[in-house]
Amino acid sequence: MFPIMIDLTDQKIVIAGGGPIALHKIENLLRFGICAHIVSPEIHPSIEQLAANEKVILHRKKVEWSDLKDAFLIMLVTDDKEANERMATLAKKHGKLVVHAEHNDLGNAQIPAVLIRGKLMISVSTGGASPTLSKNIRNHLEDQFDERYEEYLDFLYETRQYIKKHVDSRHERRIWLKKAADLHYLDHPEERDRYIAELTSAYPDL
Ligand SMILES: C[C@@]1(CC(=O)O)c2cc3[nH]c(cc4nc(cc5[nH]c(cc(n2)[C@H]1CCC(=O)O)[C@@](C)(CC(=O)O)[C@@H]5CCC(=O)O)C(CC(=O)O)=C4CCC(=O)O)c(CCC(=O)O)c3CC(=O)O
Ligand SMILES: NC(=O)C1=CN([C@@H]2O[C@H](COP(=O)(O)OP(=O)(O)OC[C@H]3O[C@@H](n4cnc5c(N)ncnc54)[C@H](O)[C@@H]3O)[C@@H](O)[C@H]2O)C=CC1
Repeated sequence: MFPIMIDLTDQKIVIAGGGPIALHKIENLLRFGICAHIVSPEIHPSIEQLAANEKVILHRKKVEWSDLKDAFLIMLVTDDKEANERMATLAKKHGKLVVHAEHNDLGNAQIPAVLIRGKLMISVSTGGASPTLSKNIRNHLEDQFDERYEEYLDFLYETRQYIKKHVDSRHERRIWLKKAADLHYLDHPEERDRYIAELTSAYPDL
């Protein structure tokens, strides 16, 4: 398994199945502002509610290849083993990303447990060995990587943009970028201000 971050903006995401597990996957996608297509004859009441609020698009039918052929990412969460397996085989053959919720080796992608602090994202995966352990490790990391990281990451992002724009020497850029990553800036916003003052005086924004 290769870890990668993917921008799903404007990509078609299809979930086959409309039960509690589909609901969980939908809620996770919604955290990232992603509206998925749901293909399923029966639909969980909470998914109906989300559809009424235009958070998902419903297709009340059994899944067929035509529902998936233009999707970028497919999640197979029906309780129909045969359909899950057939769609997974076709989807992989066509080079799609496929999460098979029951037998992960029939798919080629898995969803990790995630901790989000602004621009910081920590993903935990056990490669299907124990999703509960992934969740527990993520919960354990919540205290260490607390809300302080949100502002700190904004500082890192903004200074990085400034440095890339104004510091031409690669060597100098590295010095500034590495310095900003020093964790003492996490707890000392006044030190961040000093860093910005030094940076902008060494490299004024003309
Ligand atoms: C392979 C994978 C494919 C995929 O991506 O779906 C998969 C597969 C399966 N999950 C099952 C069960 C459970 N899954 C959870 C929870 C989560 N499952 C997630 C991911 C993954 N689950 C992928 C591997 C990720 C990894 O290994 O790290 C998380 C991390 C992310 C997310 O889905 O959002 C999310 C927590 C997120 C959070 O809390 O933030 C819980 C716990 C709970 O719900 O409290 C249970 C019950 C207890 C247990 O089994 O541990 C079963 C058994 C079904 C059965 O009973 O037969 C299968 C099938 C199999 O065994 O392969
Ligand atoms: N990855 C994960 O985190 C987990 C995965 N699972 C697996 O996820 C699957 C679904 O679990 P639940 O939502 O609890 O099941 P469920 O039985 O409550 O719901 C199944 C849904 O699939 C739909 N469906 C059935 N045949 C279909 C078809 N041919 N085409 C489209 N939709 C179809 C049904 O209408 C229903 O909405 C199970 O196979 C289970 O083993 C279970 C727990 C966790």
